[in-house]
Parts: sequence; C-alpha cells; structure tokens
Amino acid sequence: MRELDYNFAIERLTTFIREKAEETGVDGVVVGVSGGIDSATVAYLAAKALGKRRVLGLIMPYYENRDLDDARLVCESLGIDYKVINIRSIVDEFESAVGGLDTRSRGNVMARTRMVLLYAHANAMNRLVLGTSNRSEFLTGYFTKWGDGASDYAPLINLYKTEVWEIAKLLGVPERIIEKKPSAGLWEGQTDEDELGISYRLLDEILWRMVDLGMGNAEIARELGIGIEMVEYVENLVKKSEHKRRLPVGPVF
Ligand SMILES: Nc1ncnc2c1ncn2[C@@H]1O[C@H](COP(=O)(O)OP(=O)(O)OC[C@H]2O[C@@H]([n+]3cccc(C(=O)O)c3)[C@H](O)[C@@H]2O)[C@@H](O)[C@H]1O
Ligand SMILES: Nc1ncnc2c1ncn2[C@@H]1O[C@H](COP(=O)(O)OP(=O)(O)OP(=O)(O)O)[C@@H](O)[C@H]1O
Ligand SMILES: [Mg+2]
Repeated sequence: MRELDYNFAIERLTTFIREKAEETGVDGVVVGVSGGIDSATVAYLAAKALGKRRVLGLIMPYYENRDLDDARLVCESLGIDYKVINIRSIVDEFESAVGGLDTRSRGNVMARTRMVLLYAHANAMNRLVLGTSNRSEFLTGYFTKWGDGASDYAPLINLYKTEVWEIAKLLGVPERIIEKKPSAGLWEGQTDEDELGISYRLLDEILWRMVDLGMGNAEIARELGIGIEMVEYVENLVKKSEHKRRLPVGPVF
C-alpha cells in the first residue's frame, strides 16, 4: 500500500470540512452514526473541524443490537448533539407498499430511508450531509446507490478502509469500534468481508495496484502471491459498479 502520513491526512480532512462549511455558508453538518468505524471517523473529524456544537449525529437503528450502544458511545464520547430515530416502521411501510421485499432490497430501503432523514435534517437546519463512504467501498460498489452513497461531501472517499483504521486510531475513536468487524448492518450477522468474499487488507492491496498504479492482473497476482482469479474478481466488482460512481446519463444530441 501507499505510504500516507496520517497526521497530515487528518489535517487535510479537517481543513476540507471547515472550508466546505465556510464556502457553503451552512450552520453545520449532519452525519448518520451507525456505531461503525467510518461514521465514527467522520463524526470525529467534523467535531475537530467545526466544533462539537455544529455536528448533529443521527442514529437510525432498524435492529436493536450492540451497534446502537456503540453509536451512542461515539456521540456521547464526542459530546455532539444526537437524535435516535427508529426506522423500522418507515421501512415496514415501504415494504408493504411494494408488497414484500427480499433481504437485500430491504437493506437498500434501510439505507435510502436514512438518506431521506439525513437530508430532511440538513434542509431544515441549514446544514450539509457528510457521507462516510471510503475508497474501498466506492471502487467496489459496496454501497446502496443513492442511499449511503449519497451525500454532499464525503471526506473519506479517497482513503482506503485500511487507511481509515489508522486515522481512527489517531483520532481517538473508541477501541471497541475500531476492533469490530465492518458491517453494513442490513441483516443480522452480515459482515462486509463475508459478503465481498475478500478481506479489506487484500482488497486494498489489489485495488491500489489496479486503479492507482494501473498494473495488469497477472503482475498484481504475482506480486501479491495470489491466484489471478481473485484479481479478476475484484476487477469485475469495479467494472460492474461503474454506474454507481456517476450521475445518470442520457443520449447526447
Ligand atoms: N449497469 C447499470 N447501469 C445503470 N444502473 C444500474 C446498472 N446495474 C444496476 N443498476 C441499478 O442499480 C440498482 C442496484 O444497485 P443498489 O440499489 O445499490 O443495490 P445492490 O448493489 O444490489 O446492493 C447494495 C449492496 O451494497 C451493500 N451495502 C449497502 C449499503 C451499505 C453498505 C455498507 O457497507 O454499509 C453496503 C449491500 O449489502 C449490497 O451488497 C439496480 O436495481 C438498478 O436500479
Ligand atoms: N443504524 C444506523 N444509524 C445511522 N446511520 C447509519 C446506520 N447504519 C448505517 N448508517 C450510515 O450508513 C453508513 C454506511 O455504513 P457502513 O457500514 O459502510 O459504515 P460504518 O458502519 O460507519 O463502518 P463499518 O463499515 O466499519 O461498519 C454509515 O457510515 C452511516 O453513516
Ligand atoms: Mg457499518
């Protein structure tokens, strides 16, 4: 992986958030706080950049589990204002309007419901929505289109997951949040690495060589000592999700 000066990265990230808040003239930001590391890191960065009074955390559980306690821990240890909004009844309403949903589709409705609530608060409070997507998720399409993928600014978008782990440690994000397995939390027992079929450590090594260095698949496989099928699998994730990384297009006249 590339060598990054993480203290410098934190400086860049906080400056970025402060500049965007000033340029746009907002009163603050809204962040969806899940109890996971990406949203914890964004909340910590925003509080550092803007002061805790200008950061609102929205905790939007569907399940009542450990993540809810962890999300509270993030907001309370930072001292930011937060609200807990249970989204189950809203998601149920969508589900009955559609006439039933499979597990993945219901998960996407959860992510999009959270997006609607974040923007409702941003509109009403003259704030920006800060997204939490990182480069590993963005490049593989591991996010809900117009759901958790939607935001006004996404400070972590150019940082790989393994880099977010390092930044979170330096920011003082609670250990238990750094140590837990990344999960979209869209169904019980879901973990990113199981669903993606690869560890973030290996994924990031492959993506960095493929996308940032432009290396060929065979060379990547050789250098990492892995089968070429794994590299091709990652290449396919990147290709298949191209549509998630751009605005909708139409024919050109
Ligand atoms: N080629 C194409 N060109 C243009 N549009 C295309 C398309 N293929 C699909 N689409 C559209 O995209 C839709 C599918 O995309 P989408 O609705 O996002 O759904 P999809 O990619 O099927 O599911 C989202 C994935 O992201 C994961 N996720 C979601 C949320 C959070 C996190 C997390 O890490 O926290 C992870 C989730 O577990 C699942 O694996 C299709 O229904 C269709 O509308
Ligand atoms: N229960 C929730 N309450 C509020 N926001 C949520 C909730 N679940 C998901 N989100 C939002 O969706 C984002 C995407 O989830 P994702 O799982 O990728 O990130 P994370 O939970 O912060 O970190 P990790 O990937 O390590 O679990 C979260 O960062 C958060 O902004
Ligand atoms: Mg999560």
